[in-house]
Amino acid sequence: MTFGTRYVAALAERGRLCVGIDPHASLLLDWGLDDTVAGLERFALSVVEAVAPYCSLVKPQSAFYERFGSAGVAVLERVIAESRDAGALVLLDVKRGDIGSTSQAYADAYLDPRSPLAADAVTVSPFLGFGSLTPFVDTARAHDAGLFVLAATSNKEGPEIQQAVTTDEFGRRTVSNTVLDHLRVLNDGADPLGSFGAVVGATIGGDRGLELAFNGPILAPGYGEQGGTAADIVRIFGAAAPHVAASSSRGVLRAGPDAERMRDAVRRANDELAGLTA
Ligand SMILES: O=c1ccn([C@@H]2O[C@H](COP(=O)(O)O)[C@@H](O)[C@H]2O)c(=O)[nH]1
Repeated sequence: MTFGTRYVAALAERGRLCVGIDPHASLLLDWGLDDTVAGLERFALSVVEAVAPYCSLVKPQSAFYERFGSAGVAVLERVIAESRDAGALVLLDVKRGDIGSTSQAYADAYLDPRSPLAADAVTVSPFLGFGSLTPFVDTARAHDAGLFVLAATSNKEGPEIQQAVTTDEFGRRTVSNTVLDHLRVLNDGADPLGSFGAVVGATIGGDRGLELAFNGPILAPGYGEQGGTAADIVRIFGAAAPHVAASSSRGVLRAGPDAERMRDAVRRANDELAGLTA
């Protein structure tokens, strides 16, 4: 079954919140844990046990595991495997992108089921040119996996690059809309939804003129801690709102280490996000 089909089913069954599993050093300390591999493991696997059976997607942020070297990456492998066993889709947030031949190695690492780091989907950066992502696209297709391509990120620095105007095969477009155009082509004809998604922050302001009818999933990070709200999701995404998974990491993790409090945070967010339309 394609990633797009699994995504639609997961959101319908378990709600529209994607829980970020980001073991910040400050959160480990707040939870009474040491900033060590043992603390990382306890934190991350407690989050998986508390929320992965109840939410549609989890999004571990690779950086927080990589900072502990190979032992941290081993914890990330367990987070991926145990979250999938609990029925959540795993979106690995690594924001990779390089020349094509190196992109192939990244794609094999994160999307080929023979890899211990294989996830359902991965975040990628198109800023070496969308064509440099072709190995990710082909590998995702081969393994029914998905991609989320950075289009309009949640941070305030994004517009200087993403709102730049470029002339390409689609005409005169912002960089964000060039990315969305490529996604529309990749997702053409897919039903109920294609597997090639976009990252569009739940915090972006103003009218960016984003063309969001690209028939793919949308990840909206910035919901919660960064200030994005359900009203922002309606404002930013309009008719595309039903395809949005809003992502929150610290907003859920601060409710820990109590498992029931974390699950409550997930329930409340899912209730708030249910049925959002323009
Ligand atoms: O545009 C983007 C893309 C990715 N992120 C990532 O999402 C989480 C946000 O964490 P919060 O604690 O909910 O703020 C983090 O892993 C970022 O790297 C993003 O924020 N914006």
